[in-house]
Amino acid sequence: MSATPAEKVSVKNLRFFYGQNLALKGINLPLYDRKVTAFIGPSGCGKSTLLRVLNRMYDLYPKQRAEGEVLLDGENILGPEQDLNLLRARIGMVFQKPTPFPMSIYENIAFGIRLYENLPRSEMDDRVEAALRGAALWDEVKNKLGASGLSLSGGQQQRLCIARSVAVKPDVILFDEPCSALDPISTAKIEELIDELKAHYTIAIVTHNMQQAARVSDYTAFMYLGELIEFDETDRIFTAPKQRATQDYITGRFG
Ligand SMILES: Nc1ncnc2c1ncn2[C@@H]1O[C@H](COP(=O)(O)OP(=O)(O)OP(=O)(O)O)[C@@H](O)[C@H]1O
Repeated sequence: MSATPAEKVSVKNLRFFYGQNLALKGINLPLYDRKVTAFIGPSGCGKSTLLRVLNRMYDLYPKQRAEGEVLLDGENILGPEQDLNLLRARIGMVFQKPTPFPMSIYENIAFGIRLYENLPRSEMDDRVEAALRGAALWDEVKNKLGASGLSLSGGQQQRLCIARSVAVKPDVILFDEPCSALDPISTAKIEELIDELKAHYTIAIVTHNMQQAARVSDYTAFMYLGELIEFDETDRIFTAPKQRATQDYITGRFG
């Protein structure tokens, strides 16, 4: 077995509340640097909640709160002094349904960059191209950058959203069931892309699809009823899980 990589993100004793409802019951978990970690588990186990804590999406909702720590390069991002705009540039999120802005393909990318940087046009052009190349979309859109992002196919729209994340040079990209609205060919493209992206970024992906978790991830976290039941290298989770519940879930006996 190779040496354990560095921890880019460390989740420590994380508890999460929706009002009185405790949805995460003390989670401890690493996201290893430039590796893909899959979160799996039956509906309602807390996968999406955990992902949403990692870039503080819950801050939009007054009754939701987190306790514990999420360290990004050793610094707790749950602290009140954390700048949320900066955090969301460092930890990007790609949602289940592609969510391009109702503007041109070019502007979809440039818009996010302008929030953080003031670039001359030629540099902006380069950044937009690099982001689209990084999301394996450049060749399909290079001759229609002025067309609406909404005119693309679902799979292309999802890659546009990935390009939008990549454009602001994040450290971590979170994927919340990124392929569930896509056909098999688009799904294969996104999976391939995730494999390429991990050369540069630390990645977490929530998926209901066991084959997808097995294909794309290096590590897998199995969650159940708000608890982390098992975390290990993906190969081990799928061939020799330590917990009975993990075994039952991956073999389709529940969930
Ligand atoms: N906005 C909310 N208000 C109150 N409770 C919520 C809210 N969102 C989620 N929960 C509860 O938190 C728990 C975890 O939900 P979460 O959506 O994180 O699960 P999940 O594993 O992502 O499920 P799924 O696979 O169905 O998306 C569930 O018990 C759910 O009912």
